[in-house]
Amino acid sequence: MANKTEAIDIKQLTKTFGKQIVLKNIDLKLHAGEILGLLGPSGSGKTTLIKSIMGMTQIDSGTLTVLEKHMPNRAILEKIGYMAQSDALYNNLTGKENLEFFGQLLSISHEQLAKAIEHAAAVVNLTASLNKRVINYSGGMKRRLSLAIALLQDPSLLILDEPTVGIDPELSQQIWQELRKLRNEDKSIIITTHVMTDAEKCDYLMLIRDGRVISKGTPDELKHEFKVNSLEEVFLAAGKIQKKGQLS
Ligand SMILES: Nc1ncnc2c1ncn2[C@@H]1O[C@H](COP(=O)(O)OP(=O)(O)OP(=O)(O)O)[C@@H](O)[C@H]1O
Repeated sequence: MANKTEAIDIKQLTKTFGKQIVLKNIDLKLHAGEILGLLGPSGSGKTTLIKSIMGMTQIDSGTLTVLEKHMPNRAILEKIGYMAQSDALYNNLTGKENLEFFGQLLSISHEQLAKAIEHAAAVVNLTASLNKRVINYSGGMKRRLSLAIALLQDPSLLILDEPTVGIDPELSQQIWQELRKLRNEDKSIIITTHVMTDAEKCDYLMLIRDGRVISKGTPDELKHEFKVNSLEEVFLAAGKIQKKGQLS
């Protein structure tokens, strides 16, 4: 692991909104070829952490590098595929037109884009619906189209904010197959999720609550640490520990 590119290196990151400390003293390292799952209840700071990583929000203190560069950095941003929690799609355009629109913002040729669109659409199983207008897509289809957009630029770092919401188990399996393939190509992936079956498939997990890291490790390490058999129990146990004030 030691010689692999550092996709993300965060030290003692703190972020506030007004008087509210939203992230406190976060340390995080992610290498090439690793999938990190970010777990935490609603409002714990996951999206803010992702926005910090992308340079979309300014941090108050600490250091943060992405692909070994300080953010914000436009060139690095092009190497990050981002799928937001809510779909930012043009409803009156077709799926293909959406892919073309977002693809044109990238520094790739017309031919490369056409190939990338074909590949990304196939990965998320949308090839047959590409010429339909997005307004006629189901919620799951919109999520899949958002994922296809995130895959377009062949990202070194892929950030997926709750990617499996509205996605059926079969497609979720296909998506995971693709994520594993990307990991084997040394891409790094961060996913935020409330779905424990997704968490189980990550290489590492980071649990956050109220902006603080409660625990980090592989799914098995966390189960061992909390002496439980499932990640659901880890999640619940971690919440209880903090409520009792056993963590500072
Ligand atoms: N732009 C903002 N201005 C002020 N407060 C904010 C802003 N963005 C987020 N917050 C606050 O920061 C905290 C963390 O929010 P964040 O969206 O990062 O949580 P989350 O873990 O992603 O939640 P969810 O799982 O519901 O998406 C919340 O208390 C939220 O109200």
